[in-house]
Amino acid sequence: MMKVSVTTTKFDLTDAELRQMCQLGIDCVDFGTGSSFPGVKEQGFPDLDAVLKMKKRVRSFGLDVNRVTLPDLSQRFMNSEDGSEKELENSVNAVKVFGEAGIKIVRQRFAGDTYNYMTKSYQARQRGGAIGRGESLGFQKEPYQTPTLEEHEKWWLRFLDAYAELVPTCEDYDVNLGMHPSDSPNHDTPFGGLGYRRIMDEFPSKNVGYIYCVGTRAEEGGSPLVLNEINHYGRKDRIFLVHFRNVRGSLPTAGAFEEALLDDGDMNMYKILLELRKVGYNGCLNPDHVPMMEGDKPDLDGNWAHSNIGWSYGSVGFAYSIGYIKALLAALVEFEG
Ligand SMILES: O=C(O)C(=O)C[C@H](O)[C@H](O)CO
Repeated sequence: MMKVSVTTTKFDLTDAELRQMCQLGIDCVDFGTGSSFPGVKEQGFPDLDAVLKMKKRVRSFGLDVNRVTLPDLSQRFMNSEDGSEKELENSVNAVKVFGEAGIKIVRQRFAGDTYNYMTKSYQARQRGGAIGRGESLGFQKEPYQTPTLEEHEKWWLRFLDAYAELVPTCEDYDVNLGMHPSDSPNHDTPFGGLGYRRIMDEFPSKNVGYIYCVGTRAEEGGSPLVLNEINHYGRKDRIFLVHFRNVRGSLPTAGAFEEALLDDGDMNMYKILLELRKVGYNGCLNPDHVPMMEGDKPDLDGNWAHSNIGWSYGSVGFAYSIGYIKALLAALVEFEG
């Protein structure tokens, strides 16, 4: 059975926050920020005792820990600068810690996997004045340069170096390594349509797969692409987590996209759910990047301007999305009979 998770960008969740998650019917928590774990700043990787304590606490509220994030691999690492191998060592140690804590999904971030300068960010005003993140190719007038093929290949080799260490450790510790697509999926981004699929070619391990973000992939190709990719990755059992969100437009069709509420974008989210069911997906559905509604105190991040990224206490938009997904899941059970 599919479940509902939400992303938090911080480690220390208050009792009130965990209670509200439980009240909303959330099943699991996804920890989206690698540097938020105790131990990362001090020793470079998370402290096992702190992770175990946190997991116990989360479980005491009827929730579970679904996905966590490894310490970031910085531009220094991608440039192979002196001393930067330590960063990869820290990530490998982090996999071991999370594996020992019984956490099953980890995600490694790589500096330079998005080219956010290619689009102009704007506040998309939607129904009743709700605000979604908008990104436009046409309104971006600032000159920029994207990497050359040679630079891209150098970057990719560094990604391979990192995965070559991380994958066997994940296999040993029975942990799945999920990649999120480049958001936005601009041309030539490492984890746009082509690079995203290439990960599986390079690392055929069953422990290597995807944090499949329906919204990000729709930004590249709308419903048809999303349905095809879910079918492809899902049949191969490589979807570990789904970011379940809607968008309007796409970069190739409209030259722009806007994040939207689940019932208010181009995709019929029930069709997406049916495709996930068809391929036997039984992980979490996580509604991140929910448009900002009246009264919301959004969780903002400069890399994705105007996007309400993670769950926050009292967020109307998130409560709406969670209820919407739970209703879709109830309808799915009826549909199955
Ligand atoms: O959840 C992840 O791993 C992401 O990379 C998501 C990003 O933080 C961000 O929300 C972009 O979609």
